[in-house]
Amino acid sequence: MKLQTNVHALRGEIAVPGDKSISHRAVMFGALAKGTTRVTNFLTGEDCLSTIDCFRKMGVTITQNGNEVIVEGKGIEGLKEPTHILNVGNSGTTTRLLLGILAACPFHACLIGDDSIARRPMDRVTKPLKQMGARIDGREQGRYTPLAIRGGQLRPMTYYSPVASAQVKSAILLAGLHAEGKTTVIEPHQSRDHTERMLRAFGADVHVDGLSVSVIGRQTLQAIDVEVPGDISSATFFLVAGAIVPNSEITLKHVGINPTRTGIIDILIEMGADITIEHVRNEDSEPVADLTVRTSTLKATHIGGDIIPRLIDEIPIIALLATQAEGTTVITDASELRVKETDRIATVVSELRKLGAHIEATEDGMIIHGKTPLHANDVIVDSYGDHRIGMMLAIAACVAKGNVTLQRPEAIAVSYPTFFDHLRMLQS
Ligand SMILES: O=C(O)C1=C[C@@H](OP(=O)(O)O)[C@@H](O)[C@H](O)C1
Ligand SMILES: C=C(OP(=O)(O)O)C(=O)O
Repeated sequence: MKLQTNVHALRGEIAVPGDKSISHRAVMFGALAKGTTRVTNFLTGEDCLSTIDCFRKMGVTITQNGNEVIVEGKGIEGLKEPTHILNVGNSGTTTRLLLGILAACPFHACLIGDDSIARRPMDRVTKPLKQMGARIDGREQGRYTPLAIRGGQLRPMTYYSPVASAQVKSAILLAGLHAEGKTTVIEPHQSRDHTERMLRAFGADVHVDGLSVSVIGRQTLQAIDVEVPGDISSATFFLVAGAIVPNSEITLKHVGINPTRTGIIDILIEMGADITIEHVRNEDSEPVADLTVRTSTLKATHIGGDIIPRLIDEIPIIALLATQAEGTTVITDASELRVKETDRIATVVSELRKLGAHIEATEDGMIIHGKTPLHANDVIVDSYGDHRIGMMLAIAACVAKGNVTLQRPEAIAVSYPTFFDHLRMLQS
């Protein structure tokens, strides 16, 4: 696909699609709850459609009409042994949270995903779930898909997670919700807390004490209506575009600003971006706001430590932002990037270098020297099948001169199917 280069301005107002993390959870918790859950502004990205497909294969009636999804929950005991393999597609969240649920189900299920999923470590959840009593096998002792699981009676556990991962935390809490007694997860740093917030909204008792989260088992969830806020991770592509493309002013309506996700806003402000946050309001259990960004003069910064889980999915596009900032930006403590849809340290560095960026990979991050004009003399860049790399490259092209072709642009539909429509709208 030929990308638009040398864009003169991006102006206007858009509503980015619903949050991916919250959309997955709304379907999963709706399936576990008693009663009918109605989800609005659901993200119809491929990852969330994989979640719907897996629960349908376990006998849950789910009706999808555009961005509205109705889930007929019958409780965990209402899930049926799937006749077919559950295909998680490209989605790490589906795989890991689903394993937490299946750990408590007294039946057999097989999980498979795409080539990217087959490379991502699943033992971070299969090991603790096996300790709780689930029987799981898979490639390399259950480290990789394909995975086979037979769940059942679970023991509660206290788990000190070696990684700050909401997927690990959520998988264990979901298993713990169906174990006899109290299950606690303690994280090294705070990861996104959508599971804790939404479980409470579904009527569960969840106890949070600093970095420790506990649930008592055998609780029943009650169906609710969920209005999904706009995804701040999707919004970030346009926050960065607005800051680096000349003559720009972009307003993003109804974006989720849960504090466990807003590391990107802190970094944009620290780097000097002209950003305003308006109409802050609480909807259901998640805060939302309208965000406006204008073309900005940017300076470098250091990004590491506690902030990393608060912006983990935004680092590819932050790397692009740093190429347009004065000075050297250093990103550390981000080795988790190596086990995402691609090794995002390697793919960001190789593709941005093709456009003339001065960027180096380190073991756990990147070093970016700015400010560098990007050029694109018949350059071919590749998403490597990673949606966030594809979108980052499309925004990079906006500030590059010349011709850029993006290979595998279809990956973008995983989290933002209307991305190119929105980019076009802002140019007209
Ligand atoms: O729980 C979630 O919805 C997610 C958690 C994060 O992954 P980790 O839990 O692996 O950090 C994030 O990168 C992913 O996009 C979505
Ligand atoms: C890492 C991501 O998602 P997942 O882990 O669900 O595949 C992402 O969306 O950037």
